[in-house]
This record gives sequence, C-alpha cells and structure tokens, in this order.
Amino acid sequence: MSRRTVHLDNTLALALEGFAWLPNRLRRGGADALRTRVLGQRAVALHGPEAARFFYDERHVRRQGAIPGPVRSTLFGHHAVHTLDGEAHRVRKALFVALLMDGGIDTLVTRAGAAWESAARDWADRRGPVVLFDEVSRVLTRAVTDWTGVPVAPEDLPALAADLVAMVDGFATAAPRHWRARRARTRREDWLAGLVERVRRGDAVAPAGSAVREVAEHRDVDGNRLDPCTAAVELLNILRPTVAVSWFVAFAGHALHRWPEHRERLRAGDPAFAEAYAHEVRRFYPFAPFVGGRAVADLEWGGVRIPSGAMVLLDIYGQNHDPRIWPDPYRFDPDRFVGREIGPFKLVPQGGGDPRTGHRCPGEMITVALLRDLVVRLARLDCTLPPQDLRIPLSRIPTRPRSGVLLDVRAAA
Ligand code: HEM
Repeated sequence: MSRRTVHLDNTLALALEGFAWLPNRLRRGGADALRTRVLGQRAVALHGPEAARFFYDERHVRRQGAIPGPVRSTLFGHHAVHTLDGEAHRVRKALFVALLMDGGIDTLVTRAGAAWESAARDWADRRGPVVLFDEVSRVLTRAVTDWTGVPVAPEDLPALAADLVAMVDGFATAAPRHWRARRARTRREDWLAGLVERVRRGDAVAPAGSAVREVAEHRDVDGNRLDPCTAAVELLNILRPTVAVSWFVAFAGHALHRWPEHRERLRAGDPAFAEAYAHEVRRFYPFAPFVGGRAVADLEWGGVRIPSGAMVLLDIYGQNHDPRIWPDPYRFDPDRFVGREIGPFKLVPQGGGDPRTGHRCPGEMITVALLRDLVVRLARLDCTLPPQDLRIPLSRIPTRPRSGVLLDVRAAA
C-alpha cells in the first residue's frame, strides 16, 4: 500500500496571511518546492530563479484553466491574453509587444509628466492634504487614455480612475470591494466594447497606431477579429495596469519618507539612480504575491512530484526577498541595482523570462519608465507628510500604505 500525504486546503491561510503565506510555508519546509492545496485544488509551489526558468517553459506549465473565475471577472477579464497558450498566445501577445515595447513609451511618459505638473499646481491650492495614491491614479488615467486614443471628458476622468483602481483592488477577496471590482469591470467592458464597434463602423475616430485602432483591427490566430467584448478586455489590459503603477508611486512616497537620504540624489535627476530606485521599489514592496499555471504533464522539480493538471504557483514576493539572491533583502537599497545587469529570472515583480514570447508582463518597460520619471517629480515636490497611518498590511492583497500617503504640498516658489 502506498503512503499518501493528505494536504489540508490552504485557502483560509492564504486569506489570513496574504503575502506571507507562500514564503512562510516554503521557509518552514526548508525547500524550494512544496505540495499544498488551495481553492480546493492540488498545487505545487516553487521558489527561486531556477524554478522560474522551469515555470516559464511552456513544456511544463500552461495557462488555460489556471486563473480562477473571480480573478478573471475582476482583474484580467475573460479570454484575456493571460489565459492563452502556444500559438494563440504568441499572436495575441504580439499585439501587446508592438504597442507597449516597440516605441511610444516616451510619449506616454511625457503625457504623464504633463498631467502630474498640472495636477501639482492644484495640490498646492488645496486647503488640506492630498492623497498621493488617488492623485496619481488620476494623473495616470489622463495620460494612458490620451495615449491609447480612448476619449474621456475631464469630468468623467475621476470615475474612470476609481473603476480602474477598483478592478485591481478587489480581485483577491470576498469582501465588498470584490463586488465593486466586478461592477467596475462590467461597466467599463460595455463602454469600451461600444467604442470598438463605433471605430469599426467608422463612427468614432481612433488615430492610426493608437491602441484603440490596433486592438480593434487585430486578428487572432484563427484570422478573425476579436469580438468587441474581448477587444474591450484587452484595452482594459493596457489601461488598468498602467493606472496600477499608482501602487508603486505610493510605495515610493512611503520609501522617500522612511529613507529621506535618497531624496537629494533623486532631485538631482541622475537617470541611472532614478531607474535603480524604480527597480528597488518594485523589488522591495509587495504587489503580486505569486503567478500560477497548470502542469502540462507529470513532472518533477526540486525533488517534488508535480501531477499533470496540478496548479503550479511561482513565489514572486518570496523570491524578491530571498537573502540568497538579495543580500540583506529587507534593507531598501537602490544602489543594489546601480550599474548591474538583471537576469531574466532574478527580479520578478512582473514575472520572469522573455516578455515577447512568454507570459512575462509586456508593461514592465512602461512601469519602469513611468516610475523613473514620477519618483524624481515626487522627490522634487515641496511637501511634508502630516500625521497618518503609513502601515502596509501584508495580510491584504493587494496592499498599500493605509493612508494612501497624505501630502501637504506647498506652492512652488
Ligand atoms: C503596476 C505594475 C505592474 C505589475 C506589478 C505587473 C505585474 C504583472 C504580472 C505578475 C504579470 C503576470 C506574469 C505571468 O503570468 O507570468 C503581468 C502580465 C501582464 N501585464 Fe503587467 N504588471 C504591471 C504593469 C503593467 C502595465 C503598465 C501593462 C500595460 C500597459 C501591463 C500589461 C500586462 C499584460 C497584458 C500581461 C499579460 C501577459 C501575458 O499573459 O502574456 N502590466 N503583469
């Protein structure tokens, strides 16, 4: 008779421990792989750059059927690029690579910088403090809608920003913010599907080369255009994560307060240091806890058997704080990135491997470019932080400083 270990379901532990759940279990197990159960399913958790190399090999892990329904209904949308495999994935991914990686990023950053400066003039006129997270979400919504060719009147912008934030904020919980996320997604998919239909009929203008036009005209692996709803899902997969960079800007506000010694170097505008700072913010602060897929066949990694069809989870937060990879990992130290090449499986806040062919985030260059620019503007802002709750609860996914980072902004001299 074979002996079988029964693994208790860990969904409750995940809900309670949040970001610490996977790293804690891996540390306790003393290995880089372990078997568990989550959401009622068999799962194997993997950790470290070699595990990432294994995970991002399509012969090992596929994405179809891997993303739970509640996450598709809030964060990613149904039939999104995240859920595709093989040739279907590569053809859809090429759309994102062309739009997000092959030029045009500077224009987005310029628009974001202009939107920040215009908002900052208004911050100085406010009577009370401004909430950095909320303000940046509007700045980025303005920039990314203009950049992608999505028409939004100024008076509609705050509601759109709130909906884009809600889709990210509510994906990993059963709390009311989950239902807010679902409503936000339904509302915005309907709106953007209508825009795509009007562009196709010639009733709405979308500039050549803009994301709206490219998504409307994109043909999938079967030679057909995306149905309007899927087109809306993919447009949201550009708008929503660009606005999600607000989480990192709020974290940068936290870091500048906690370690003010970096402020002068950022103010000086040295691009190499600003980029290193952006990387350290992405490494240090918690955003995506792990990524998941399904085992393509019976496999083994790190001495642990992975049955075909099991969930495979790659530990992102844990890898970004592993002392074997990052000496003194809980020290916020941008200099660890100055003048260093970063391997494709080492720094993984947005996934690992090759973004052009695999599932790694195609928005990573945009994220770094926006952060590099906005952290310098933030460091140059003449402001103080009033008393507030800056704690970042690790049990909440996603998380951010509780106050959203309150700033008292003084007018520029
Ligand atoms: C806030 C910063 C961001 C974080 C933390 C982040 C994180 C991630 C992660 C963890 C993945 C999944 C990788 C995987 O499944 O292996 C991903 C995929 C993706 N991200 Fe990002 N991302 C960010 C910004 C962006 C931006 C700015 C865009 C677009 C403008 C974007 C578009 C996408 C898309 C389309 C995918 C799906 C790629 C695929 O399945 O092939 N992300 N991102």
